[in-house]
Amino acid sequence: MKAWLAAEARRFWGTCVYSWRGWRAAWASEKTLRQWTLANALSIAAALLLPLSPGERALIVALGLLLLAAELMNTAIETVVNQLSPQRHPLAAKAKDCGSAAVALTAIAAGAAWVFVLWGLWVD
Ligand SMILES: Nc1ncnc2c1ncn2[C@@H]1O[C@H](COP(=O)(O)OP(=O)(O)OP(=O)(O)O)[C@@H](O)[C@H]1O
Repeated sequence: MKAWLAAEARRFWGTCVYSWRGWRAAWASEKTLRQWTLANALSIAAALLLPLSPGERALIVALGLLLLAAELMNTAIETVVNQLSPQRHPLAAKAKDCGSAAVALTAIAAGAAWVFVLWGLWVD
């Protein structure tokens, strides 16, 4: 049991290290990730300053973090495509375009949440 716990703790630590390494690599190469992170920081600050309910704040924060996760997955897709298909190919275009669409949809979801939350503040 003790050995199993130690192995699980090591595995979890490894996951944390790899994730932090991935974040730093994407941060260094992807301007879009840096821009979304700034937008997210402003969004979270606004959500904390405005008189929102805990549920509304949770929605804004969660969708903002999901947007960063979508951007990281898009970066992962772009990186693999660039490695496997440096020459132009319709399948490479499809993979990259789908990654972009995923980021765009998540951004629309976060924007829509803000519109409804602000609308709720306005009519109150
Ligand atoms: N190898 C390829 N084969 C075919 N089309 C490609 C290829 N690489 C890129 N494209 C097309 O160009 C678009 C932009 O690709 P690119 O790699 O420049 O992404 P990007 O503009 O850097 O994206 P982001 O701003 O999210 O980092 C893709 O969505 C795709 O339509």
